[in-house]
Amino acid sequence: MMPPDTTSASPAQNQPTPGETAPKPRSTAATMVQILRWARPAVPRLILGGIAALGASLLALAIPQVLRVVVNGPLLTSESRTGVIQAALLVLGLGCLEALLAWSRRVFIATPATTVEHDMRTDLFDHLLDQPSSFHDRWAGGQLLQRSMGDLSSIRRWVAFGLVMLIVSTVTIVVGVVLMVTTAWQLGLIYLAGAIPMVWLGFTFRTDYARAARRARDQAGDLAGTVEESVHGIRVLKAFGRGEDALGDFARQADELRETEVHKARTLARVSLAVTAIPEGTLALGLGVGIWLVTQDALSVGALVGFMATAAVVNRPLENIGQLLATTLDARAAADRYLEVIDLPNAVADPAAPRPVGTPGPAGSTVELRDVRVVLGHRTVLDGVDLTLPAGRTTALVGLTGSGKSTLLQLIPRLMDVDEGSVLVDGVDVREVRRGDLRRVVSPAFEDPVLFSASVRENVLLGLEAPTSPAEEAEQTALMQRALDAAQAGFVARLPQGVDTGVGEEGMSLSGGQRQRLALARAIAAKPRVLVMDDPLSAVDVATETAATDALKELLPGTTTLVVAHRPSTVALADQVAVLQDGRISAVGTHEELLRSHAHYRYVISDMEHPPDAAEPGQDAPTPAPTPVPEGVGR
Ligand SMILES: Nc1ncnc2c1ncn2[C@@H]1O[C@H](COP(=O)(O)OP(=O)(O)OP(=O)(O)O)[C@@H](O)[C@H]1O
Repeated sequence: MMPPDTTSASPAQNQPTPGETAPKPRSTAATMVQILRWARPAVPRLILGGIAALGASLLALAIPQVLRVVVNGPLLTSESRTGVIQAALLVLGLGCLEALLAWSRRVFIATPATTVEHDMRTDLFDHLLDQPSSFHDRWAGGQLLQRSMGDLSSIRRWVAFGLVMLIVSTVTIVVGVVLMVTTAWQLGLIYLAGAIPMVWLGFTFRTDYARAARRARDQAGDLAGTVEESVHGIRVLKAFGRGEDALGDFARQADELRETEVHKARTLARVSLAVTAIPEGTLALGLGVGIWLVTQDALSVGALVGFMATAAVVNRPLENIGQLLATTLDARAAADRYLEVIDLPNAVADPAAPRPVGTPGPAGSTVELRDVRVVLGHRTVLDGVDLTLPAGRTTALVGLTGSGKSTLLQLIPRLMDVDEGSVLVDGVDVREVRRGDLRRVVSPAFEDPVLFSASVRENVLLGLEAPTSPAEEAEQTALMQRALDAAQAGFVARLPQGVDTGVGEEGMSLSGGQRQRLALARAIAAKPRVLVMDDPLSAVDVATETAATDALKELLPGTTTLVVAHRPSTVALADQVAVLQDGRISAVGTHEELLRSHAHYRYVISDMEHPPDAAEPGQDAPTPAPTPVPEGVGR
């Protein structure tokens, strides 16, 4: 029924990055077979549903045969009234059975279709959670949202209706046409002649509709992205009076989607017109020829009636075939988009044979970055970084904006991987341990704090397993309180329900500084051996930052800390400072040592105190000769 094709348009955005392979174009059948991976548990019910639907269609085809026998027998010969009544009762029985089977089809198929949708959605979400941050940098949120919602609904509709009905319709048409040919071969051939233009139309329809279906889904994803971005940035849009522009952009995108949908509807209308008009036309011709054949005694009246009644049954699935093809092509576009995401291998996966995390020394955990190289896009951001974070000490990382500090920080909890070199925690490469094990050891806190629409308690205790006993719960409550105190989050006590107060979506009911303190408390509550912080207290005053750092040392003695510093006060709190310059660590020492000996460091510090309009690495900054690293630290 479906001509083979290879229409698999790649989305305009979210192209694979270097090192990632582009998805291979697949035929519609091959794509849909991939989807059956999730339908396996549902196969028995799908088969039962298919049998019920097929039974209903074949019963519908049997009724004209009864008519043929009745007309040729009791009706024309007036042999017996009982024969007619029996035939009428048979037709009634067949009709009721057909209705019962149609009902069973829906009952059998409804559950598996929703199960397939549920499993595919859960698997996709799991896959998205598992992906590294580079994946989420690349994929637009709206596209992922659309793939996990609208696209999956389309696949469900296909599994629930399209798949079974396409098979049943095809079988009904084939069986019906065979019956028509055997009932009256001359009329059957006339009917079959109409199939030639229909196959050609089906072919052009498939190509045209498949492209439009893919375009519509991509445009719907872009539209979802625009809504998401605008709602997220609503304050900025309002503050800068850009609401009208945002509306204009949205209306333009919505209009493009509407045009694509109209194009789809017109394409479908054309094919629907053809699949209705051509069989009706051939039937009209067949009726004329049939009556002439009856008058010539070349055909019985019963055969003519049977032929026309069978044709009426066959015409029904034939008229629906356009809609079924459209449902299949819509689902195929949705399935392609789903598979593009779910089949992407995770570049930061767990090793096949994981090692246990390393054993910390008496002073705590040691972290080493050895000859680390990281390429982002086409830029080598880190190029030969060597840095040691001494056990139980705090290292501040400084560098100009865009020098790669956040990138370096993400390597330690393995939110991204090195392209070359290695990162070791207590002598073990982070790529050799399970990510879950590593992240129980390394805890991050970021400048842009991410909170979830849950209570303060749930946000702070996010890194801990749910308590299994009242004693454990009490222990976690005490730990949360200490973490909140250390993060200087005293404001929580003044919230309406204290730690049980909801923080709103993304913590938006709190101020920036309050959100940062909760995010820091969350990192502390995880009691990590290694704490990596990307300027986590940039939104609080210097006194609070000092109090938080002191409390941190007291609460987590022996924790090895790396903190990206954007202001001199943070640097002053560190045991040692590492300078990131031109993709590598150019010096490690104390704040005073570096101030004395390192011109670039002096420049970075003055840049922190008096930020220039724009300072890109290697442009405005002086590039002094590399300063020797004090012995015993770093490198
Ligand atoms: N996903 C990405 N794809 C391509 N380039 C990226 C990506 N993420 C970051 N970069 C680039 O990598 C460089 C380093 O970024 P990074 O965020 O690590 O700098 P940073 O030192 O932390 O900057 P800042 O001090 O402003 O926070 C920047 O030039 C940035 O534009």
